[in-house]
Amino acid sequence: MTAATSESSAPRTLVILGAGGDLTARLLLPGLASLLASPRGEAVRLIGVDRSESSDEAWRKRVETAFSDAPSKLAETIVAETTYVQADVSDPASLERVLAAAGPNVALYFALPPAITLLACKALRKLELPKGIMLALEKPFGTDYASARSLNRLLQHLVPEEQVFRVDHFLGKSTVLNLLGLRFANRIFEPLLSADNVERVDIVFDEQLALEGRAGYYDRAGALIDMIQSHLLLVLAFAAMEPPASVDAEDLRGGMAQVLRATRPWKANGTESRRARYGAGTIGDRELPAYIDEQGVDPSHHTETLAEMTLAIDNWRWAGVPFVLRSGKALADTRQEIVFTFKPVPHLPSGLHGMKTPARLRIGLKPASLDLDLMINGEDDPFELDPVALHAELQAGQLSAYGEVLSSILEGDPTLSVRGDVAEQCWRIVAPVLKAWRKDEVSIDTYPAGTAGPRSWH
Ligand SMILES: O=P(O)(O)OC[C@H]1O[C@@H](O)[C@H](O)[C@@H](O)[C@@H]1O
Repeated sequence: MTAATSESSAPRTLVILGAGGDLTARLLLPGLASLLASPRGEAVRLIGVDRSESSDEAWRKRVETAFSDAPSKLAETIVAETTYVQADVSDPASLERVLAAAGPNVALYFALPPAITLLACKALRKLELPKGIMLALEKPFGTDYASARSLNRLLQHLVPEEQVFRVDHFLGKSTVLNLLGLRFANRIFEPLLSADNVERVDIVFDEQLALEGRAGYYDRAGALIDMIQSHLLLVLAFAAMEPPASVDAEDLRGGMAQVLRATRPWKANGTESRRARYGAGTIGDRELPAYIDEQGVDPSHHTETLAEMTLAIDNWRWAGVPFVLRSGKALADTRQEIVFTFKPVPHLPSGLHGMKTPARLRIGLKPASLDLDLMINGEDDPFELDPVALHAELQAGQLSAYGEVLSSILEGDPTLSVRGDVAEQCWRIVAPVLKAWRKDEVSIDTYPAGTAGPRSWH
């Protein structure tokens, strides 16, 4: 990847707005620690910003704790030097103080709820921003197509597109990035991945995790927005895009945008979709209450915890092939994979019998794995077919997904950032489904936590 030239050779200053929040402690700081401890780690300055009163000392302690799993010399330096600024990020004067403390070559990371991020961006419009400043925004990027568009317009007034980093940590997952190497560096798969040979594609992200105290956010988002609108559509883009000329920011993101522009719900009215919500149940030794009884949940929101939608891609390569995207919480198993299911052979020689399962290429997102499910001649009766799986366990990337994302932000390289038009396309694609669900045109099923989903779905 090519790094955009930074405006100064001084180390980048990473300013985390929302330093006291959960995201900072759980994902950003550990991600930064994993980057610093890796051979790709470079000196960086860190400033924590939040509205509550605190001290450099208390902030350093937080950073030190979050860094403890991946110690390094660089991490030690950051802990010793990092500072805390108390500021209301919706106030231009406060943000001006923050920028003055940061100096040149700064990346502002908005680890904030979307409404506050919007206020902070509006406040930034009133200021002269340092040249080359990177703005990193967490998902959800807007709340629908229209709000994503207006947020994009606001950002255009602040900095050029290549300095906006719309974070989707799935683009930092080594297993998602593996799709590029697998598809475009091996002649044996790519010619097969098209409507001529593929019957359907499934992108599944089932979790055992439940609400985990995130009602404030999740109860308004639900599984469709939380996972499909953001993460899984980007995975679809990598799985279905045309081979790009290069994997630089322009070509890769252009390829993603092109395939997403051709993507739509299988039925225009969004009813080729399913939704469900977990009831009380048990996962391992955890007893879970029904979703609607979880703390902070408002049953009148009708939030789904399991969502599935079928998509069509209107282009030469994929016309007529259903892409089924599904994600859910509190399920029996963690199943996270992309599955290409191949069509039957045009003619099975008579005398060969026992064809049970179609050929499948399965790419595991977690754990990282690769499987090719095939039928071959059996051991006992050589004319009786038996299923066989070629299985490879892959090395997970050295960096966590957040480490990868932070590395790109600090290098000023937007390749792994969701481009503005791509974020808008993702909202456009799910809009008919959201509308159908709001109008109750698709009923909401239930499943006991710890099961494989509603019985009627199997
Ligand atoms: O498995 P990972 O990398 O934590 O990603 C899944 C998570 O991604 C987050 O973006 C979602 O908000 C969570 O609900 C989900 O659990």
